[in-house]
Amino acid sequence: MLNAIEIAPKVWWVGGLDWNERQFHGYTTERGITYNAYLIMDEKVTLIDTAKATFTDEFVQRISQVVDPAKIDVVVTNHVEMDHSGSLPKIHELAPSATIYASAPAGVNEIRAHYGIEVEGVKTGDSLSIGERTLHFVQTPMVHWPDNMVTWCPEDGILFSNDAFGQHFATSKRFDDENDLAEVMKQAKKYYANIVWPYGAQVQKAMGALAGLDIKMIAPSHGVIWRSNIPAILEKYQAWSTYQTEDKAVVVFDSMWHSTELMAREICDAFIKEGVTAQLIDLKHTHISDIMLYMCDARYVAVGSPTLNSNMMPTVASFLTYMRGLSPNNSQRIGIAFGSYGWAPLGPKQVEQAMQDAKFEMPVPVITQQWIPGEEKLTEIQDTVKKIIEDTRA
Ligand SMILES: Cc1cc2nc3c(=O)[nH]c(=O)nc-3n(C[C@H](O)[C@H](O)[C@H](O)COP(=O)(O)O)c2cc1C
Repeated sequence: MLNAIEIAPKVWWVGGLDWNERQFHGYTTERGITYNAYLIMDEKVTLIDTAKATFTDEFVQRISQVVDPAKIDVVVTNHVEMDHSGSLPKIHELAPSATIYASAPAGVNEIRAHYGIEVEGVKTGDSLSIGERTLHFVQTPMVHWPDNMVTWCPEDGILFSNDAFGQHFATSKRFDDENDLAEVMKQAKKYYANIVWPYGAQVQKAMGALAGLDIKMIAPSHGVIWRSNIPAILEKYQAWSTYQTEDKAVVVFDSMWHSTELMAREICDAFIKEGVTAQLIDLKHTHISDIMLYMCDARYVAVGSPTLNSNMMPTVASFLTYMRGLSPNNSQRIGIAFGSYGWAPLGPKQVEQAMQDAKFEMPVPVITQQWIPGEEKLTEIQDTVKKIIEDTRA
């Protein structure tokens, strides 16, 4: 029988640990995933969220360690995405008289569409007494689906935040201060960059709605629970959701015969020479979800591709498509497009077009080189990047 973990008096973590998951809808999860759910043992036995369907047995075992699942009175579904609601039908079967709550109307509609179950709708400002505690619901639409909401328990000072403030991180320790904080923060940033990034305005709105709460714990649906570093993660969400950038550059490329790579190395070196923190990324070796981690707060983004069959390379196209979905408006970032070609610079030009479509500020036209760049061209590239940095800083 798998253990539940008491995170506060009468509040239990009853989630699932997905130690070996390495891909989550195209996002690499090198530290695995947790599906957090919480059981509150009050007069009304209350479950906050459930788990992914494949973790139903694990999840029910952890609940059963605390209480017979048939005794659950209330289920709160903060978000219907199936990594949090996949076990809902099983809970509905085990506790058929439990009342299920979801945001109205989106959450109610999504549960009906996914599982054919009718549930009660709640809106911002609604609350529910479960005995000694009262749960308050705050809708946070599009952080990151239309149905998202968070549940606030003032008596314990716990914010059940669902995906907000989450990280993909399977660990035996449930709290931030029991883990390597740098790793927790890295995974929180990777999560934000790959899941939440497009919704800065909605995150800002949600943070406004939560301002003033005396939060002692943020219990997300993925990763560790925040209790010692709450101001730090709130500060990060503030910076990320307002698209603040740092004096950092990412230089992303693919290359068949190393010409575009030579250009990329020169661009990266020019940034380093000017004191800009730079990261050179070969798309053959780095997953696009990791690039988002580096790019999320980078002021400069350089992207290079050679021409392959009159196109940019598919790896570069894949990166640009993914990046544009997550970051459709990069007007606060400086973009540089570059690449080599044999007889027509279509690949580098497509990169330039894609970056313009993603609204990068592009201070120079695409940098192209027929076949292999020589010393003169590489010096020219250094000078161009130097000038861009000087102009940006001026
Ligand atoms: C399979 C293949 C297809 C290519 N197709 C084109 C093309 O359609 N147009 C073009 O101008 N160059 C084409 N080239 C030439 C490359 O763009 C050229 O060799 C370039 O310098 C390669 O840059 P890289 O060293 O960064 O890979 C092709 C090269 C290969 C190997």
